[in-house]
Amino acid sequence: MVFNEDVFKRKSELGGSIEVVCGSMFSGKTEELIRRLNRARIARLKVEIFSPKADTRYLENALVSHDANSIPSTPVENASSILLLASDVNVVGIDEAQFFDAELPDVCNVLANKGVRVIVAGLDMDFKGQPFGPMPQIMAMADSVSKLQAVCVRCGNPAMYSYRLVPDDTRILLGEKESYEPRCRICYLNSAS
Ligand SMILES: Nc1ncnc2c1ncn2[C@@H]1O[C@H](COP(=O)(O)OP(=O)(O)O)[C@@H](O)[C@H]1O
Ligand SMILES: Cc1cn([C@H]2C[C@H](O)[C@@H](COP(=O)(O)O)O2)c(=O)[nH]c1=O
Ligand SMILES: [Zn+2]
Repeated sequence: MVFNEDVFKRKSELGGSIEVVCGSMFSGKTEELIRRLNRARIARLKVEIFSPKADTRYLENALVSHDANSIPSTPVENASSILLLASDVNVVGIDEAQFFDAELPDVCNVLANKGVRVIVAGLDMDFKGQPFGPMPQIMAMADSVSKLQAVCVRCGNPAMYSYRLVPDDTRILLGEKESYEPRCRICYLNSAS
């Protein structure tokens, strides 16, 4: 049985971990990711930030929140590129993780096992309310999961769904307020209104 205090001591000395920040659109995932990464920079840690090349809504070389907060980032084609580009860093940030391929959970685990603090932000559910891309696996393997909520635009209650306003059934459809609104469970289910 290796479940003893020594295991925790060794873990904290190594420092590696996976943190997930998930939730609906507009729930503050990118802001929270930027906040954590800025604090790591203030602590003089070496930080690298990645986003999927597929997400072309804003600047190519920056994460930008809906409130226009931003931080420089590197767009990558696939999850394995992160391993190549994140050598010799203390902290890795990954935004829009739902768009990455199925390698991302392993990539996060390899980095965390090497002592890297990995902070992953992404949509936990798509517009149909189904688990999105590699997010469920990463959440299962994470040390911590923060599920954020937006404000339901219909009733003001906490919102965990991203309701799609446009008649398009494809899973990946980039967009913002013209295409999506955050809704609570009741308003999401009453989607005919
Ligand atoms: N309905 C809403 N609920 C909460 N925040 C909203 C809403 N509409 C706009 N916002 C703005 O969006 C910001 C969060 O943006 P962002 O961090 O980019 O979210 P996410 O990455 O989760 O989509 C909030 O601080 C707020 O100013
Ligand atoms: C629900 C849902 C969203 N998307 C897209 C829409 C946006 O471009 C991003 C989410 O960005 P945010 O930082 O979380 O606001 O994902 C999608 O392609 N499919 C969906 O089902
Ligand atoms: Zn509501």
